[in-house]
Formats: sequence, C-alpha cells, structure tokens
Amino acid sequence: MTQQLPDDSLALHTDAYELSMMQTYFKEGVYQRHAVFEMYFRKLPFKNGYAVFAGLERILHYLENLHFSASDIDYLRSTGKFDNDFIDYLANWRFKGTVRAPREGEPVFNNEPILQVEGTVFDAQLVETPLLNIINYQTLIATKASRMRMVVGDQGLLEFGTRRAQELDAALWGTRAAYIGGFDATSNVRAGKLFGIPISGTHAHSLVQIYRSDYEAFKAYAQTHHDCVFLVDTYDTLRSGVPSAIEVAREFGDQINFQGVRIDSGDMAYLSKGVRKMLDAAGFPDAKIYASNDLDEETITSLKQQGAKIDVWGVGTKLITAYDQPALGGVYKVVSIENDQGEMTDTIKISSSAEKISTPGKKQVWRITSNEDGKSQGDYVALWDEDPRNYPDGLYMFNPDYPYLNKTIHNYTARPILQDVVVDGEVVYHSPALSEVKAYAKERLSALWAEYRRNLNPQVYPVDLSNKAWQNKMNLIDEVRDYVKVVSDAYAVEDAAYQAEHSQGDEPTTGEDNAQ
Ligand SMILES: Nc1ncnc2c1ncn2[C@@H]1O[C@H](COP(=O)(O)OP(=O)(O)OP(=O)(O)O)[C@@H](O)[C@H]1O
Ligand SMILES: O=P(O)(O)OC[C@H]1O[C@H](OP(=O)(O)OP(=O)(O)O)[C@H](O)[C@@H]1O
Ligand SMILES: O=C(O)c1cccnc1
Repeated sequence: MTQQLPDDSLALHTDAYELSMMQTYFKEGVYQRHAVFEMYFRKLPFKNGYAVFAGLERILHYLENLHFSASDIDYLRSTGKFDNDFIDYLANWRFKGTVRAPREGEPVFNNEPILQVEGTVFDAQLVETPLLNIINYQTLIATKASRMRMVVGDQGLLEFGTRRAQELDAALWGTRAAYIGGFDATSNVRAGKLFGIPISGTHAHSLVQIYRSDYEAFKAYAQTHHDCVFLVDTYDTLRSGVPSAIEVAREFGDQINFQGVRIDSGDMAYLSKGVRKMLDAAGFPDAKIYASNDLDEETITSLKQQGAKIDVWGVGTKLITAYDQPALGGVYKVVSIENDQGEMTDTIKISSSAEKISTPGKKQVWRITSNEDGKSQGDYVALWDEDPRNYPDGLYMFNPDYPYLNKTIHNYTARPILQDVVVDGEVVYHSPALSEVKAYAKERLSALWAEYRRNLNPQVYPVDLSNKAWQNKMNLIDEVRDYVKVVSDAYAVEDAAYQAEHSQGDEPTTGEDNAQ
C-alpha cells in the first residue's frame, strides 16, 4: 500500500489544470466573477437517435459534500505546486453555485446544454472534471441499456456486467444507469442494497463442475432454494443439462419454483428451440429460457429474427463497458462571463472544425411538443431571456447548420428541460425513487416518434437554435474574427520591427571582410 494520506473526499478527483487555473483566478482577483458554464455532447453515442440523461443523483451528492479535507490540503501543500494563500482559501471553500439539469431519465440530444452551472468562476470551473466524468459515463450506459430494451420488448433483461466492468465504481453506477435505461434487475447485490434495484441471478458452471453432474448440482440447488433457474450448458445442453433440469423439477414439484433454465454458449437459436420443445413436452410450458454470452442489441435482434425461444436476456460485458463506444464525448464550456464593468458578456470558443465552435450565451432547452399528438417536434435552444411558450404566430424552428430546413409550429407546448437542481449551493431537487426515474425515462421516450427511437439509422431529431441565439453566435464569430485580425496585424508589425532590429548584426560577410 503506497497511499500516504486517507482518501476522505472527492475534491481532488479533478484534473490538476483545474486547480492551476483556480490559483490564477484567485491570485489575479477574478475568481469571484460571475460565470455560466454548460455541458453538452456533439455526437449521440452508438449512432443512436437520443441519449438517456443519467448521473444527476451522484452529481448532487458530490456537490453537497464537496470540500477539501485536511488530508487533501496536506497533500496539495506537499506538491509544492500551489501557493499557501490559495490552499488556505480551498480549505474553507464550499460550492455555492446554481446548477440546472434535465430530470434524470430525460431523453437528451447532441448540441444542446444538458447541464448548466452558474456561479463564481471559481465554483463553476472547479467542478468541470467530475461532472463530465459522472454524466458522460452514466448517460452512455443508460443509452446503451435503452437500445437493448428497445430490442427485447417487454421480455426480461438482466444486468450481469460487474465482473467485466472498468472497476468497482463503473460496475455500481453503470448498473444504476442500466436500470434507468430499461434493465429489470441486476446481479450486483451492492447495487441492490444501495439503490433498491431488484437483484436476480442463476448459478455458474462451477456449481455443476463441483458436483460433477448436472443432476446432482441442480438437486443440491433445489434443496437449498425455492426459486430455481438451472444452467444447462456445462456438459451438453440437450442431452444432459435439460434432461437433468426436468428430472429435478419433477422430483421437487411444488417444493420449488422452477423458473427455467439458462443457456450460456453454443448456437442459442438452435439450442433454445430444442430446449423449449423439451420443456413443453415435459409439462413445463411456463419455465422460461434465459440466455447469456456476449449479448448485445445486435445479437439479440439476430436471435429474435431466427425465432430463438429466449424469454430472459442476461447482458454483461457489452453493456457495462459500452463496448462499441467506450466514451460519451460530453464537454463543459464557459458561455458567459462577467466583464470588468460587472456586466455579463457571452463568450465563444472558435475552431476550424465547425462542430467544435461553441454556442455562446446562457441558454434554456425547450422541448416542443405538438398538442395534437403529444409527440416531440424537436428541441428549441434559446437564450435565457427568451420564452417561446406563447408565440402568437407560431414557433419558427430552423436547422442551424442548414437554415433552409425550417418549419413553423402551431398549437404546441414548450417545456423547459433545464431545471434548478442546486441553488446557491443548496440542493433543491427532490430525488425521486429510482423506480420513478426509470418509469419517467420510459414515459418520456414514448413521447418521441418511433423514427427517432429505432436503433438502426434513426431519423435526426431536430435540435434548433432560436434566431436570437443563432444571431448571437454569428455576432461573436465576427467579433472574434476582428479580434484575431487586430492581434495578428499588430504581431506582424511588431515582428517585422523585431526582425529588422535583430538581423542587423547577422549580415552575410562580404568578400572584403574575408580579404582582411
Ligand atoms: N444463433 C446465433 N446467431 C447469432 N449469434 C449467436 C447465435 N448463437 C450465439 N450467438 C452469439 O455468438 C457468440 C458466440 O461466441 P463464442 O464463440 O465465444 O461462444 P461459444 O463458443 O458458444 O461459448 P463460450 O463462451 O463458452 O466460448 C456470442 O456472442 C453469442 O451471443
Ligand atoms: O457474456 P456477458 O454478456 O459478459 O455476461 C456475463 C457472463 O458472465 C458469466 O460468464 P463467466 O464469467 O463465467 O465466463 P464465460 O464468459 O466463460 O461464460 C456468464 O455466464 C456470462 O456469460
Ligand atoms: O446470475 C447469473 O446467471 C450471472 C451473474 C453474473 C454473470 N453471469 C451470470
């Protein structure tokens, strides 16, 4: 064990550059300026049509308890990288900012704020890394889970990922996110205890190997449990595993609840059909067939297309590691900052890649729903002082990348997605029970047209900027261009003078010089 100090807070769970910037703001006297930061991601994960927002509960818990412990302070001093007055300030610091977020489980989209932090530059900047860490992972897993739920319909879906997760935190919080995204239960018992997620499971091959016989193993299990799902593929599914399961189920009769069997290898379409026939013929039509083995939404879809007789799906690795896209690229950008005169000024980050240009200004996301069919028409990202709820001539929405793609919506409801969850450092969000979060995710997803929900090549959900937000962005791009021109022209003049001054002594030597 090389750890020198107790790990008793999450305050140092951040990138060193955040603290380095804090020291600059602190010592230069700008740390108390008012600022607004927003988190968003540029691309939906898995080429999905939506993402499921998750991670809020952990963020609130993190912010509520955020402080630099005595051992954090000792460590920072020991690094020699920070000044004492700055470290002393950290020792008494508490987060006093305001945070706005969607409800957990809300469908969210690319290029719209999914979290907004307002407060001092100090408070808003300091929490960047952990907020991204939490939301990026949990939203990714909730979205992956939702894709899996999409293909299994109302069949059972069990989370088996802990052994393959990127360590303990990922297993635990990934399980919670998976539950929000649509899983029914988890094999992780700690997640059951901490979050109230139903726990579920069967048994491993080792049980059968230890008894050296399917029959003996199932019998032993039946003697010690009421609910029984037997894993039938240790030696030979159709010739040994299933016959043994049936034999034990018959012997024990009502003494056990024979829930079914699990298959974990082989051609699961072929095997499940054979297993189904055997169970039905033996008088167990209600016994379910569980399947696991590197499943994901694609293999599940394929198995269903093949007519596999699988009722319950156990999914581990490919869910908990978000196998085909291991990270959501959410970013956190400052959009507005107080200037020397005490006024808020919007700010932009320019890039040669158009999609990386940030959208300046404090914004609200309005979900626009048709009053006729209750379906979402798109999201309208507007500046904070706009209120698109009652535009008498309808709401004009246009695609910011292709403004000729536009529509005017009448008879709509506009719902603000970002809600206060922390106000001046106090958590004001009433965290619902996890089952309510899960139900909310399901309900909100059903308000999206099926075209946005399908897994393969979904339609692109409109995320439009208000005209004012768009114009604001254009103005700032122009302002930055002017600024860059002034800086580069000034530099050209300065550089020319520098070159002239420094090149005098470096004149090429002449033939005359050589002759001397
Ligand atoms: N009928 C099927 N159609 C498509 N994919 C299937 C079908 N049956 C199984 N699969 C998938 O094919 C893959 C088979 O992987 P693999 O070859 O590692 O398994 P196995 O050899 O049967 O078992 P083990 O895990 O013991 O090695 C798994 O991802 C499984 O989910
Ligand atoms: O396949 P996943 O989706 O990750 O689901 C979890 C896997 O964990 C168990 O296997 P185990 O760890 O015993 O190893 P195995 O892969 O050899 O079956 C279980 O039998 C599943 O196969
Ligand atoms: O309960 C199960 O069947 C289970 C749990 C974890 C991993 N694989 C299977």
